[in-house]
Amino acid sequence: MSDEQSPAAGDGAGPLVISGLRKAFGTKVAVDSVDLTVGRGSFFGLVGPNGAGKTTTLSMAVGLLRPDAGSVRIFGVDVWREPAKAKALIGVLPDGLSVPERLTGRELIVYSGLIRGMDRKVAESRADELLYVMGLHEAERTLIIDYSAGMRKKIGLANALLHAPKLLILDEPFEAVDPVSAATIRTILNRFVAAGGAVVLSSHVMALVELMCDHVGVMSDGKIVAAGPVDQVKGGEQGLEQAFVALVGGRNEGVEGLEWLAS
Ligand SMILES: Nc1ncnc2c1ncn2[C@@H]1O[C@H](COP(=O)(O)OP(=O)(O)OP(=O)(O)O)[C@@H](O)[C@H]1O
Repeated sequence: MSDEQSPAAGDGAGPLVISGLRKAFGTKVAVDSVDLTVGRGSFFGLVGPNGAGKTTTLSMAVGLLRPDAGSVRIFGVDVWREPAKAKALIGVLPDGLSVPERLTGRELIVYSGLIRGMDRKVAESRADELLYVMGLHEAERTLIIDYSAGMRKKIGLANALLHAPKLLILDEPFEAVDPVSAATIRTILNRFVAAGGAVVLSSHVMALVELMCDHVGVMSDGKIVAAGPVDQVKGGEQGLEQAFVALVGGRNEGVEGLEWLAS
C-alpha cells in the first residue's frame, strides 16, 4: 500500500503500520494480507460491510487477537514483541467492550488508572474530568450493569483516553451514542488529532467518516479494496457512501421477494 494512505506515513515509526496481516477462523479467512499505514495527525476511518473484517483487523492491531501472519507496529513498536510498550501508546475502544458490571463508572476509570500505575490523585482527577465531558458525572455512582448502550460506549471511550495515549483505535465509537454526546466526542477527537495524536475508527456511518476523517480504508471480504485520502477514495463519486457501494458492490437480490411483508 502506498504512503498516500496517510500523511508522513513513510518513516515506519508512524502511529500505525500494519503489514501483511492475516487471520482465519477455521476455513473462513477473516483478514487477508492487510497493509495499512496511518500517519501522524491523521484521522483514519475504516469502513466495510458487515463481516468485512474490520473488528478482526482492529483487534489484532491493538494486541487483543493474535494474527496468523503479519505484523503491527505502533510508533515503531511491535505489538506482539513488546506488548506492554505498545499498549502504553494506544487508547482502545474494543467492539462489545466487556467491563466489570458491578463497578460504578467512576470506580472503573479510577481502578483502570491504578492498574496502569497511575497515582491515585491523578487517576481521580482525570476520572472527574472525563466523566464530566462525557456527560456521565450524574451517573458516576451508577453501576455499569445499569448503564445504557450509549453510556457504556462513553465510559469505554473515557477509559481509552485516561492514560493520554498517542493513538486511539476505536471500534464503532458513535454506535448508540446520542447526537449531543456524539458532537462532544467529535470535538474531543478533533482536538486530540490537532494536538498531534492519530485516530483510527471504524464506522458504518459514511457521512460521519466523510465529515471527520482525512483518510479512509475500505474493507471487503477480508481485504483492503481502497485506501487513501477521502477525496481520492471517493474518486468521481458524489459522496463516500456512493463510492463505498460502488467499491463493495450493492446487494439488492431477493428484495423483490418478501411480498408477504406488503400484504
Ligand atoms: N471468533 C470468531 N470465530 C469465528 N469467526 C469469526 C470470529 N470473529 C469473526 N469471525 C468472522 O470473521 C469475519 C469478519 O468479522 P469481523 O467481526 O471482523 O467483521 P466486521 O467488518 O467488524 O463486521 P461488522 O461490521 O458486522 O461489525 C466474519 O465472517 C465473522 O463471522
